[in-house]
This record gives sequence, C-alpha cells and structure tokens, in this order.
Amino acid sequence: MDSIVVKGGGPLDGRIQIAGAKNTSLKLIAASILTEEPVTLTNVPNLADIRTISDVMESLGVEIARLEGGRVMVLSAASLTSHTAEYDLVRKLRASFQVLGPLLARTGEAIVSLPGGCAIGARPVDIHLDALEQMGAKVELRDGYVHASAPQGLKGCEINFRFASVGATENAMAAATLAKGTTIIRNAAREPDTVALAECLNAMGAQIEGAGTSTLTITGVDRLHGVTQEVLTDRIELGTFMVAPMIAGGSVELLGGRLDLIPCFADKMIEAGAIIEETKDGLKVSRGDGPIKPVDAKTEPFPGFPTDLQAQFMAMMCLSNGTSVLEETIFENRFMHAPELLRMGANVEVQGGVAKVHGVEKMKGAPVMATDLRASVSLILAGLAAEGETVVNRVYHLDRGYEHVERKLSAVGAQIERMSS
Ligand SMILES: CC(=O)N[C@H]1[C@@H](OP(=O)(O)OP(=O)(O)OC[C@H]2O[C@@H](n3ccc(=O)[nH]c3=O)[C@H](O)[C@@H]2O)O[C@H](CO)[C@@H](O)[C@@H]1O
Ligand SMILES: C=C(OP(=O)(O)O)C(=O)O
Repeated sequence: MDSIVVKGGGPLDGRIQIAGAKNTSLKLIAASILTEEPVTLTNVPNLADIRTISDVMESLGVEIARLEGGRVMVLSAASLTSHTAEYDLVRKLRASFQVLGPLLARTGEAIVSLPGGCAIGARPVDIHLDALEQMGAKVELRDGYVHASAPQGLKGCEINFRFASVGATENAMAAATLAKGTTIIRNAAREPDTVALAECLNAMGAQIEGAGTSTLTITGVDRLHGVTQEVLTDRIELGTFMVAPMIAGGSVELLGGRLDLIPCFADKMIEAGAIIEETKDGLKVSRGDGPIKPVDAKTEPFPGFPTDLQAQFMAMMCLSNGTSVLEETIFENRFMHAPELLRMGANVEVQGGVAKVHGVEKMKGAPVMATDLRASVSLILAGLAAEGETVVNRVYHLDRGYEHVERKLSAVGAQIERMSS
C-alpha cells in the first residue's frame, strides 16, 4: 500500500491547477442514466472515486469512453442492461447511491445496495427514500438492498426535507425531472455541486427552477436529451491548497479558483491572516508576515463553512497563536484526524462535536494514518511545516479525492513524495 512522505520545509511558491470537482462529476455521471443519448463531460478529475462510479455505471449497461487521459468522459445509457447496483460496488463509494433516482425515473425500477455507514458517520438514506416514496415509488428494504419501483412513473409532489441533504436533494431532483407534474423540494441543498447538476439537467431539457436557493421547482418532462457539460472547479481541492501556504509560508496561485465557491471558508482564511488576491487565472493565497491567528468555525451546509474543509482548517489552527473552537455539525464522527495530529505534537481536545485547538509553535513529523479522505490530506498539510518527516499511511483514502497531491505540492516547492510498497 502506498504512503506519502512529507518533510517540513521552506515557503511554497508557484501555481497549482485545481482539478474539476469530484462531487459534481459523480452526480453528473449518475445523471447520464436519465437519457438514451450520449452525455459528454469535460474537466473530469482523474480519481479513484470516478473509476469506481464508472464501474457501477458499466454494471448497469452504460457504455463509457474515456478520452484525453480520462479528462473527457462520454457516457451512453442507450440500452440499460441491469436495474441493480451491487453491494460490492456501492460499498466502495457512497455516491454510487446517486444512481437510484435516475434509474428509477428512467426505467421504473431500481435495486441499489444500501451504502451503509462509513468512518465519518452513520449516514442514513431515509431522506432520499422518503422523497421517492412521496413521488409515488414503492420502496422496500430487503437483504441490504433498496428495491424501488414506480411502474406507472413518478408523480410530482411537495417535499419538505427535515435537513438540506446534498445527496437526497440530488437524487430527488434528478428523479423529478421525468416525473408527471411538478415537484417542489423545500429545504433543498444549495451546494455548488447541486447547482451544477441542476444546470446540467436543464441543459438536457429538464425544467428546474430555484437552483442555489432552498426551494426547487421541477416540472417533469417526457424525456431528456444528451449534453456536453464542463465540470466546475473542485472547491474542496481549492480550499485544501489554500491552507498549504498558510502552514508552510510563501504564496501559491490556485488556477481555476473562485471566491464564490468558498465564501465562508475564504472569510475564515482571511481572519486567520491569509492574503487572498483574485487573479485573472484564479486565486493567489499568501501567508502574511504575522502569525496564524486563531479562528472559530462551525461546519454548516453551503454557503456555510464546509465540513469537507474542517480537517484541513484544523491542521492550520494547530499552528495558530491561540485557541480556536471548531464545531462539526454535519457528521457525528469527523474528528479522526485529531488523534493523528496529536502524534505530531498538536494540542487538540475533542468533546463530542466540538474540538478545542490550542495552537503550538511547531509540530513534529511522525508516522500517521487516516481513515477518511479529508483527514488524510490534513496530515499532509500539517507535515509541510513539521520538524522532520511525516509518513502518511493508507493513502488510498487520499487517492479517492486528490489527483497527484504529491506532484502538485512538490511543483510549488514542498518536499513530498509517494512511496510504493
Ligand atoms: C459525494 C458527495 O457529494 N459527498 C458530499 C455530500 O455527502 P452526502 O450527500 O452524503 O451528505 P448529506 O448532505 O446527505 O449528509 C449530511 C447529513 O445528513 C444526514 N442524512 C443524509 C441523508 C439522509 O437521508 N439522512 C440523513 O440523516 C447525514 O447522515 C449527514 O449527517 O455532502 C456532504 C455535506 O456537504 C459532503 O461532506 C460530502 O463530501
Ligand atoms: C465525504 C466525502 O465524500 P463522500 O461523500 O463520497 O464520502 C468528501 O468528499 O469529503
């Protein structure tokens, strides 16, 4: 299994190209089931998660051509050969559950393995299933699978989400595009990935209004057609690399970066002392002359502080000149990086969903391991300024969501390499 070795070093300098968004790509790929015509996606990142969802799609009969080293994907769901997304594939990637809505809407039947819990929390799917039931689907849980059917098609209705779940909004919205009548989803997610999915579906002939607000109105249409869609910049990769020059010092230009993708996170970075400049190609982030200042943050649905950037922000707060309080409200078990940061000399106290981070002057390299994607990258970030060598093990979590992290960081001067074993 590969590991990443980071040596604390001097300031960073240079440019990093931010890839297309993983979480947008996954949903656009799943949505291609809604049409018989080809869906072409450009700016797709080259990631393990994309390969996994491609396996799920191929198991359903979707033909996939990958061009330009995988950056361009052409998906053709002209003839679906299966209604079943198997446990062995779905367990590898929760987002595989996003085939449920499209499959049900297109064919009237879908059997999808329950994705199950994962390291960051239990992550039930009740909101997804309630929404589909309200649209007239019969939904049963049998042998670890969701069996959903709507032989006469789905029907528009009013749905009030108890929580603005990203995945449930996207599953219900995708399904509603082919329902009879109008569906209104209240307390819908407003994440940029959800807006991008709505835009792609509209470009395929759907009638979705209100994307980016809490109320979506979807007027069902008889069929959707093919599309060519560019995937937007990955805001989580962007936020991750914004933290790097804060920890290591120096300045990095993040190509493709946009402030509107990370409004609250950018404000918190500025409070912590980052200098963020909008350039013609993206965002340039520098560490000012002063120390990293302690900043409190609470994770919230978009446009709030993203849970997917909490671990990286914690790594930075470990080096602040005071105490910050980080509150995790989205997932019940998303502080697994804290004990690993402690190995590196950090001072973090976790109690339930709250972490008190007392900044230390210096961290020290250590062997560490993380059990989820963002936790893994937070340890690499911490390693950029730690004394000595940090070895991050189990990097398959990292490879789910970061393209060549070691190449991108070494290109701006970090001492980092991948060790294969
Ligand atoms: C592939 C993808 O896009 N993943 C993102 C998506 O995950 P995902 O779509 O799974 O996140 P949700 O917004 O659905 O989950 C948020 C919270 O709602 C709960 N919940 C969700 C659905 C449900 O039916 N019942 C329920 O109780 C979850 O357990 C969790 O505590 O949004 C999260 C929140 O921004 C991000 O961290 C993930 O990176
Ligand atoms: C939690 C994440 O992804 P997933 O929802 O696929 O687990 C993430 O991207 O940080």
